[in-house]
Amino acid sequence: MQKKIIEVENLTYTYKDAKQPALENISFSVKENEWVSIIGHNGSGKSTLSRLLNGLLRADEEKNSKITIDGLILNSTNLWKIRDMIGIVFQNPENQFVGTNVQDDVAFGLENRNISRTEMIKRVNSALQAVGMQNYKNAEPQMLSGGQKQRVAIAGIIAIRPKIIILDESTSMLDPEGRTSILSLIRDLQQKNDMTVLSITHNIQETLHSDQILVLDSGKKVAQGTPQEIFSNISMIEKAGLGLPFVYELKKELAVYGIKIPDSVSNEEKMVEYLCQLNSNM
Ligand SMILES: Nc1ncnc2c1ncn2[C@@H]1O[C@H](COP(=O)(O)OP(=O)(O)OP(=O)(O)O)[C@@H](O)[C@H]1O
Repeated sequence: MQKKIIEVENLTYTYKDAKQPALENISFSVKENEWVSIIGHNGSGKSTLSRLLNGLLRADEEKNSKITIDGLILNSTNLWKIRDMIGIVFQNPENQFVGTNVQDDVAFGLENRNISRTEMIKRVNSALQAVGMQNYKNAEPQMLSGGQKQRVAIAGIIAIRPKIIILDESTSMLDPEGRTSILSLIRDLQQKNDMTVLSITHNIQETLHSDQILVLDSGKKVAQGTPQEIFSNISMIEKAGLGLPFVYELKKELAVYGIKIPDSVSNEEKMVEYLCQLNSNM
């Protein structure tokens, strides 16, 4: 059985002077090596959750909130051990640069980690290669486009090889081709390195490849399940102010005409296969 790498119990967080908690009584767990997407409308609490998970924010004390990462309870004693296990890529790459050139920037996270110089160079080069930025090693970060900066930020995280990677809207700056290539790269790393991925995204289509989806609505968890379980619950999705992936939208429209597509048709490839089969049986 896969072990649980993230366990969140009764998580509640209220910003200073706020009337309402940004997150209220959230509980969920994530198994090692899973890809979990977190979706919810603007202000539903997604980024607050990612900041709580690596201790950038501290949960409300009186609510018995508890976060356990790889068996360690998140508290002041374990904070740095836990931070070492989690790499976060934020939405805005501008806030993530520390080096004066691209390779120094990618190497930054490896410093103070007891990694030899040779290993460091190897990791920086392979991370830059992985994100397609190997030709920009000596470039100044501020000379890069938004999408290129985001690739460098991702390379910095990949080089550390964290157990958990949190993508906080981190592909939203990229063009569709760049987004697909970065996501497939991270998926590849997830599968090869036993990495666990938490992906906060507004791109509903992208979540179809997740193992699990967590839906937040106004600071509360309203659902957690496989993409099929989540997107078959149309009223929950609509209530949470979210859209459906193309294939589920199509199923919903066809249902209006009495055409029922089986639950097993859960992505576009399966829809094409199903329609071809239907056509050949006619
Ligand atoms: N620094 C802050 N101080 C006070 N309130 C905040 C702060 N940051 C966020 N909030 C509030 O907390 C709630 C959750 O915000 P959060 O940024 O976690 O939402 P989100 O789901 O990530 O939104 P988005 O999709 O727009 O990025 C919102 O009501 C927001 O206004």
